[in-house]
Amino acid sequence: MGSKSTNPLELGRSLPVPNVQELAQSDDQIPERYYRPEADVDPVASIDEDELPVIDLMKLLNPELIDKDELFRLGSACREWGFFQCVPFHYRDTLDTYTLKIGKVVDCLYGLMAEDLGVDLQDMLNIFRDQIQSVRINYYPPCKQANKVLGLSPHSDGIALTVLLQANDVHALQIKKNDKWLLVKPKPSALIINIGDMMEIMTNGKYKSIEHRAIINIEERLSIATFHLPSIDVLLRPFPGLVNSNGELYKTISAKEYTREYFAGKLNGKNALESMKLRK
Ligand SMILES: O=C(O)CCC(=O)C(=O)O
Ligand SMILES: [Fe+2]
Repeated sequence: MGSKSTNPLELGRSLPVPNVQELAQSDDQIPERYYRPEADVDPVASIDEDELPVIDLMKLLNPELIDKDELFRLGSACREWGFFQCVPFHYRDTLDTYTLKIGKVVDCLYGLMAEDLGVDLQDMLNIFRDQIQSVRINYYPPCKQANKVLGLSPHSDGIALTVLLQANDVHALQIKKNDKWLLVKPKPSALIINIGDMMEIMTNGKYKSIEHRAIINIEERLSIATFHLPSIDVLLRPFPGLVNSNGELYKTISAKEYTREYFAGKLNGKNALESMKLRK
């Protein structure tokens, strides 16, 4: 199972915006679109380095020696948090080598998830055989009025699995858990992995695609998000065995159509995924 670096850009992409480095340097008014009046109202709790589940990949890489406790922790992280940290990881590569390695980590995670879910490994591998990988480098400029502006609007990721690397030590990622915003402070050597909408659909809601956002700081911040999704013609529907008496929870839709729908709307919470729900 390999990762293709085809970017399905023809289906949609993030909004182009004016150069934020220039904006941050000028003393001009902050443009309207970046204001986030809710910022001062939303309470945000800060969680410790270890509170966001930490998964030790070393304990899971050898298929013959999988640590069952660690696999269980991975499964509960996907069900209860939709976000977790993977250690150890050391970032010293070029972008090409990095994305190649990340593709391998992700392939390995699919296998582990199949085991956790009780899904046939071959079914999982077939879905991701020609998977697409795309990369977004997020630059958040330093801002003197950091608490008044928006970094990245609340959203869930419209793909299957995201791997996020914080390239510097500024904390700004917030995730929504039980209706509360939590500020994530990853371990220095960790990758952050999160479940995306497509995985939520394919697991019939067992794994959760969690709403998250990024705030702005007085210091600049850089993050690298690597997104993974099945090839665009794959139909997104629950794996056999994951549909219980409640039936299928989401419409069946191709990865292509879902990507189109996702980018057609404004980045707004879990809107795109909500519109796929068969019962509201
Ligand atoms: O910069 C971050 O921490 C979040 C990035 C993100 O959520 C995304 O690129 O989808
Ligand atoms: Fe995201």
